[in-house]
Amino acid sequence: MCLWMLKFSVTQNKHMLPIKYDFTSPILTTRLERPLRERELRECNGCYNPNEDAIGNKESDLFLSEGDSWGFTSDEEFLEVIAAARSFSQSSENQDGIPVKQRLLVVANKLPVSAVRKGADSWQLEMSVGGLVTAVLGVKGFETRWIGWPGVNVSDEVGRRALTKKLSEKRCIPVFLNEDIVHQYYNGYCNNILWPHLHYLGLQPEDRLANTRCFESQFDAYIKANEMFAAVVNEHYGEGDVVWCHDYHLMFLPKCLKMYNKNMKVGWFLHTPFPSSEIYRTLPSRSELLRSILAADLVGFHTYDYVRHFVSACTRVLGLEGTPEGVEDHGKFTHVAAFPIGIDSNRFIRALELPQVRSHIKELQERFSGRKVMLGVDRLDMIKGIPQKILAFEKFLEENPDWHNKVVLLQIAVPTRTDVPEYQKLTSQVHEIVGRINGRFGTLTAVPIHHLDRSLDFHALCALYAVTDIALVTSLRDGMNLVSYEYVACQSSKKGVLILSEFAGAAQSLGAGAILVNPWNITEMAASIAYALNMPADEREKRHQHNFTHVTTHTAQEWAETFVSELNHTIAESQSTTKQVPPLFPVRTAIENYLKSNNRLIILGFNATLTDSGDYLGRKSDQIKEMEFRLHPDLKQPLEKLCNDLKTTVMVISGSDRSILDNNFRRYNIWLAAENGMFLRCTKEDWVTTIPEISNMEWVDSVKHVFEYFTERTPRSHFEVRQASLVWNYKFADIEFGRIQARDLLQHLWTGPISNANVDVVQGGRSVEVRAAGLTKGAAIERILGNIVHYKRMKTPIDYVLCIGHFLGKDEDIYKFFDPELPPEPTIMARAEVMRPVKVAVSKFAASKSGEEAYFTKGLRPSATSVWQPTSYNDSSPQDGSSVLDLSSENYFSCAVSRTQSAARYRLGSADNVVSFLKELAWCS
Ligand SMILES: O=P(O)(O)OC[C@H]1O[C@H](O[C@H]2O[C@H](CO)[C@@H](O)[C@H](O)[C@H]2O)[C@H](O)[C@@H](O)[C@@H]1O
Ligand SMILES: O=c1ccn([C@@H]2O[C@H](COP(=O)(O)OP(=O)(O)O)[C@@H](O)[C@H]2O)c(=O)[nH]1
Repeated sequence: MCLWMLKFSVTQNKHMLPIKYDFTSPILTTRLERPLRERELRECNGCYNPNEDAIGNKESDLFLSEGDSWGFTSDEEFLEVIAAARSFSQSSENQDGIPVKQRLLVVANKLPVSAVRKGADSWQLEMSVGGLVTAVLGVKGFETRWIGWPGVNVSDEVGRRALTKKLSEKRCIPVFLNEDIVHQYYNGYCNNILWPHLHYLGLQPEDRLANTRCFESQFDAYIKANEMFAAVVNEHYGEGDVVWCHDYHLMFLPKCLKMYNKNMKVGWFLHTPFPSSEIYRTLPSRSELLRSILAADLVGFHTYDYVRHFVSACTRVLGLEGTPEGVEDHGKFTHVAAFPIGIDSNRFIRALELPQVRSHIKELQERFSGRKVMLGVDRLDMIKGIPQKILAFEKFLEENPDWHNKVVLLQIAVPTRTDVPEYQKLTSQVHEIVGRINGRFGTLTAVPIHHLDRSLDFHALCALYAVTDIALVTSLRDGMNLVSYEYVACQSSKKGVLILSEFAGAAQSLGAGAILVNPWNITEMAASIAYALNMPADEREKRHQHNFTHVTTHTAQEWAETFVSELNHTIAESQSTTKQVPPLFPVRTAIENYLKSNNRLIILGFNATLTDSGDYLGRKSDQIKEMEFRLHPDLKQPLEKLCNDLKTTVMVISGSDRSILDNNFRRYNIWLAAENGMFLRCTKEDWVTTIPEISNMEWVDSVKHVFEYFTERTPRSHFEVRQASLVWNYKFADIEFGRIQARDLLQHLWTGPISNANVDVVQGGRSVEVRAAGLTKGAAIERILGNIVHYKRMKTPIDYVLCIGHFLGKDEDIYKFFDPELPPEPTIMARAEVMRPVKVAVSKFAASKSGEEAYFTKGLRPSATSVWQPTSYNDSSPQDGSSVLDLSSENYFSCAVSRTQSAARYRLGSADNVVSFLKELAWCS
């Protein structure tokens, strides 16, 4: 079962089971239980009731300050908005016991106002139109500030100061962008590249001479603008605040914010669709943007499809591990989930009772009496499918002459992004089609299409929603589409029909009550219009009721509440899990203690520890992958220095075979342990076997057959046959297909060739390895150590051990082997009983601090068996009676690279960090 299916079935089961809540438990066990509990609590407290009438808490109303009616034309409407919003307060108390609300910094490209300059230091503010604005108007229960671009270029200081002051009255904080940035960032990268791309309209070829299509300079402006937003957020951020970034304009913001303060609580929500990874991956800046979004703590989308696409893009483009809950990137987990937006439904329902709306309704009823009215309300944007809608209406008229003069289409087309040439072209195209159809089907007294290139005020819009018989939403792609929700909210008496594009996010929630259409299929849309016009009243009633229930119970307030509460919870959760994550490697202490010690052992992994990340082209390419790992070029000198230090023994232990280690390390005076320690050499000597007793390798051929079978069927996969192991590797294959194949391969192995064989199967990030049983780095290390001590004729005990690697879980027993604070490791002892005295000695020794006595009486002692016998070094001086480890806890440094779940004491983020550390260590010594 794939992960997605798993999530789905779990969720379904949860729904089916009666859930009992423990109201005293601070963190509930599942992501489903918590929101349910919160909803239940709200209902218990009487503060969650979509139809409630009471007046809300004025303080909680975003952007409403004293005596301000916010562009609402009456006091009633002003009160409407206040009343509509109920606060689910997240308040805590200050020292005086006065409740303090959590501050919410909403960051969006545009402030919810447009500023009009009235004089050198005087400004007038007007409400903006748009889905995001409408929804965030519903955010209550927080001390909210909105940070964004005021929509005008203000180049003088006087003007900026005056506008900042004016905006502060509305709890808005401006980000001033200059004209050139706005052109390149907003018109260019946001609206000419990202917007069409996210809506599946594809990328136009780059034209470096036309500045509307020059990806690189526009992307630079995009980054610059995001950095400017980040600077303003940072300036206003206070500890405990929640920062909620919105939309495709600010994809780079989470990363910038975390660079200011890694503890900032950052959520990012996308209002548009997130396209399939096959589309997304054509975007030139695909990786940078994904990585930046992943810097957020919580990432939200309108629908589960968009979540799936995003996680899949992270997997396919960045090669990261995706789960149903989110994405892991180098140990950092980002939660990803669907949060479908809603509307403030009460605001619309109540508006219908207002006198001015009633008068609009009356006027419209008289104007269109005797005719059915269909309504379209869209920004004049190519994603809204306005030409398709009009052409479908034309086809309907063509096919249904009986309806001529009996039906009219009112299309409100709100001008938007008028500086972008594509939008200008669309306006002319729509006018041309409307003109043609009206010419074709109109009469001297009536036309079938009323097309308005303008926006309407709230009252006029509500009236239109209420009187029309059908709403036509034909978006080619649309994040959600709030117009469809608003229409449903206003249709209580008329029970009009909603024709809704299956490509709008709203189709996921209103799909059952609406008539879903494919806007590219004009014939189907024309038939749907006919069906809707002729729909019997009982069917209309049922469909409407279905949608009305959804719209009134999934409100904007609840959307915002859920997102912010999930963000708070995600952070609390990650704080509780970070405790289990090893702390960062203490570079300073490791170096200081190294310098103070007399006989040091440095054990290093190879792959993903000392290797080059292969980032040759930097931002210019995320494609070039190493065919074979190679030592990071920056390590050459430091490694040489460390290896030549008489007080230091350096060893590289790896799963790789001997030739790879030889190729990379033959020039150093170093110890190499290939195939997880099965083979050992000092570069001055030959390879020797440390575990000669592995003899039964009968399983190899059958495992090889399985690997061959899967290699043939998994393009770009390969396998390696080593002395005591076989590894099937799919790091170059399609990541998702590779994972599916790996699961299948494992099943084949378990049920077939290795079911009775004495082997271990080890699953790597992009590999499956079958090894002779018990062959781990931890199991090999004691013999290796014996060989080294013997060969070097060590007289001074090892008093410092540094063990750094990106090891598989099974191989992490090597960290435990040395750890003076850990009890004996049963698996290691089980592997080779001869090691028992060693482990006991080491762990006993841990109880004491270093010292001569401890060294001779409690240290590591050679046992009487083969472990201690050098396998090839012809040296007869035994170490009997002497110990080789004098390791105090503070001189032991085990460190996992790019892993957060590890048995190591510490962690480092990447091979690059290891390289920097080793450079510094070599330099200091
Ligand atoms: O301000 P504009 O550039 O004219 O654009 C207005 C908004 O359009 C987009 O809205 C999206 O958000 C809606 C609410 O979530 C959703 O229903 C709709 O499907 C989306 O298209 C845009 O994402 C916003 O940033 C703009 O402000
Ligand atoms: O003349 C108009 C037309 C539309 N709207 C509002 O614009 C928003 C459009 O949101 P939607 O999600 O449908 O699409 P978007 O424009 O955000 O892509 C809705 O809240 C409408 O009420 C408006 O206030 N006046």
